[in-house]
Amino acid sequence: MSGSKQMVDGPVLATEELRLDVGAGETAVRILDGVGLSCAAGEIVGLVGESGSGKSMTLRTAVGLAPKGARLTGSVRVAGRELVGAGRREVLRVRREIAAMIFQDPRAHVNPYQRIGAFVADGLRRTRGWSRARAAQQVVSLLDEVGLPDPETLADRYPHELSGGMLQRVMIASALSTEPRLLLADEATTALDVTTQAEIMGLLRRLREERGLAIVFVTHDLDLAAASCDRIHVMQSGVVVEEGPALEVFERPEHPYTRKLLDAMPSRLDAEAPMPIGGAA
Ligand SMILES: Nc1ncnc2c1ncn2[C@@H]1O[C@H](COP(=O)(O)OP(=O)(O)OP(=O)(O)O)[C@@H](O)[C@H]1O
Repeated sequence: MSGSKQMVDGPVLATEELRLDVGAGETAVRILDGVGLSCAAGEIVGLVGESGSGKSMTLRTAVGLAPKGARLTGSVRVAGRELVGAGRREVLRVRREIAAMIFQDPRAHVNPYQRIGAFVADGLRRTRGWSRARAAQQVVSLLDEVGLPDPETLADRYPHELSGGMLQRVMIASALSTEPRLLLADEATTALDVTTQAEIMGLLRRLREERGLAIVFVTHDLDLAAASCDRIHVMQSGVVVEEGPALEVFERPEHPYTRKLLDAMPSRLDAEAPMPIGGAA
């Protein structure tokens, strides 16, 4: 990790009383209604809640990607820098130096005609002004770091030649190219099969360990969040209604909404189903 970045005490991401409104007059809608969330270096924080509860919008707001014309109040601090009310230059600096984001569908974020190596090199060339040759070397090291086999050959391939899991690793390599301290993962494993999902989670856990990354992980999958996250924030209608260590929240949920979400988990429903005759002991 680069030693040149100013380290700050406290969480890498902290939002307080974050409110976000879109539209005007009678069509005005409050999307975030006082979100309080934090994520420290070396921590994986899960953000769970039903569809439309504001999980993605919270992440997007943390990198200055709120919808155009949206009104934002409260506080979003990334590595100590306040983004609410910040100018474009400050927001771009945060995106270039501190925070990176990965998404559910990597194919929607690559150029199908650009080789993998050139795609990952883009960040390095743009943010550091590195030469093509120097960036290419670093790309191989990044592809290797995210567990892709034969990175030199892989750098010459096109996106359609890679599986979804491999492409998500490429996206992570690209996100790491600017040496971020905060990684925002929006449903980054949702489109993958269970085995690949577990492998990507294993990679994220290793990266938070080795790089001290702060990771906020948005997911619908409560089992995955319980197994992989240190802390959980539960969102409902633009508000974080419950927050705590993952196992505690899952074993002793306090908020009725969390209990409702947990009761609807397929794994819990299965647990209550009668055991078939001759089933596992
Ligand atoms: N660009 C936008 N302009 C206006 N409203 C938006 C915009 N994007 C999202 N919304 C609304 O904001 C609310 C929160 O959306 P958000 O995508 O953050 O939810 P989510 O919890 O991530 O849901 P999902 O799990 O389905 O992605 C939703 O009601 C959505 O319709």
